[in-house]
Amino acid sequence: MRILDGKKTAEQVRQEIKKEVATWVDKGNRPPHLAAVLVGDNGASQTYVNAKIKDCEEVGFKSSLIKLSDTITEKELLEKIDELNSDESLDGYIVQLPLPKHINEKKITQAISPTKDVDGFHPENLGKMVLNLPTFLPATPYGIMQLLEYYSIDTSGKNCVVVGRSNIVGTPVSILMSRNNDPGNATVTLAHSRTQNLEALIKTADILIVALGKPDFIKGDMVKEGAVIIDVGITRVTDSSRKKGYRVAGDVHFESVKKKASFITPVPGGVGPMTRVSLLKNTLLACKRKA
Ligand SMILES: NC(=O)C1=CN([C@@H]2O[C@H](COP(=O)(O)OP(=O)(O)OC[C@H]3O[C@@H](n4cnc5c(N)ncnc54)[C@H](OP(=O)(O)O)[C@@H]3O)[C@@H](O)[C@H]2O)C=CC1
Ligand SMILES: Nc1nc(=O)c2c([nH]1)NC[C@@H]1CN(c3ccc(C(=O)N[C@@H](CCC(=O)O)C(=O)O)cc3)C=[N+]21
Repeated sequence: MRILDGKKTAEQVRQEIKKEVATWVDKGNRPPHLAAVLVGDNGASQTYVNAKIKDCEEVGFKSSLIKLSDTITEKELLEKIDELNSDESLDGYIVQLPLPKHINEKKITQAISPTKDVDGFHPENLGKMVLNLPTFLPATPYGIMQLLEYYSIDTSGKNCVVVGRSNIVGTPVSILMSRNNDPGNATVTLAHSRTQNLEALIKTADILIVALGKPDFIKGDMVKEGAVIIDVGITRVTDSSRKKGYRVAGDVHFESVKKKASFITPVPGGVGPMTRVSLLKNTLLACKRKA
C-alpha cells in the first residue's frame, strides 16, 4: 500500500507556482491577486479560508479576505460581487460555501464573472469542462486529477466508482475521470443516496472516489483488493481528548481500508491540500490570461 501524499505533493506544486510567479513579476507584471469572500463565522469555513490566504503568501500572490456578516442580504452580496467583477486589480475570487440559508447559492455562483471564477463553479466554466475546452477546473476534482497524475496511476479502462454527486465534487470528478484524457478514460459510475446495492457496486471499483460527508462510511470489507482509494470527506468529529476538541474524519475508515488498497489518500493530508493548490493554479491562469 502506498499513501497518496497530498500534503507533500501540494508543497511541490506550490514551489513550482512560486517560481513561476517570481519570473512573472521579474518581467514587470504585478503578482496574481486572489480574494476570498466569507459570509458568517462558520468555524470550518474560517479555517479553510485562512489556509487559502496563507497559501497565497507562500507563493507570492496578493490576497484579500472579505468578511461579511451572516445577516447580509442576497441583494447586498450580489452588489459586492458586481464590485469584485469590475475590480481590475483582482484576478480571481471565491465565495466560500455553504452560504446562509436565506441566500440562493445558485444565484451567487452564476453572478460571479466566469473570467474570475477560479472555483470553476460557473455554468459556463462547467460547460467548458464537459467539452474539454480550456477553463478553470473545479478545485477539488482538479486536485484529485493532479494527485493521480503525480503518482502515475493508470486510470485508463478502469472501473471508477464515485460516491456523492455534489456540483462541486462528485459530479465534476465523474466527468473528468470519464473524459478522453490522461488521467481519465475510466468507466465511471456515479452513486448517490438513491443508489441500490451500493456495497456491491463499491466492490467493483478499481478506483473509488468518496465524497459523502459521512465519517468512516467505507470499511475495509467493502472494497476490492488492490483498489485506489480517494477520500474527499472532511468532517469535524467531537473528540475531547484532542487539543482542538475535535478530530478531522474522512469518509473512509483508513485503518481497515489501507490493508486492501494499493493507494490511499489520508485525511487530513490528502485531497484537502490539493484542493487549495488547485485554486492557486487557477488564479495564476486567470492572471496570465488577462495580461
Ligand atoms: N477535501 C476537500 O477539498 C473537500 C472536501 N469536501 C468534503 O466532502 C464531503 C462531501 O461534500 P460535498 O461534495 O459538498 O457533498 P454534499 O454534502 O453536497 O453531498 C453529499 C452526497 O452524498 C450522497 N449521499 C449521502 N448519503 C449517502 C449514502 N448513504 N449513500 C450514497 N450516497 C449518499 C448524497 O446523495 P443525494 O444527492 O442523493 O442527496 C450527495 O450526493 C464533505 O465531507 C465535505 O466536507 C468538500 C469539498 C472539498
Ligand atoms: N467556494 C468554495 N470553494 C471550495 O473549494 C470549498 C468551499 N467553497 N466550501 C467548503 C469546501 C471544503 N474545502 C476544503 C478545502 C481545503 C481543505 C483542507 O485544506 N484540508 C486540510 C486540513 C483539514 C483540517 O484540519 O480541517 C487537509 O485535509 O489536510 C479542506 C476542505 C473547500 N471547499
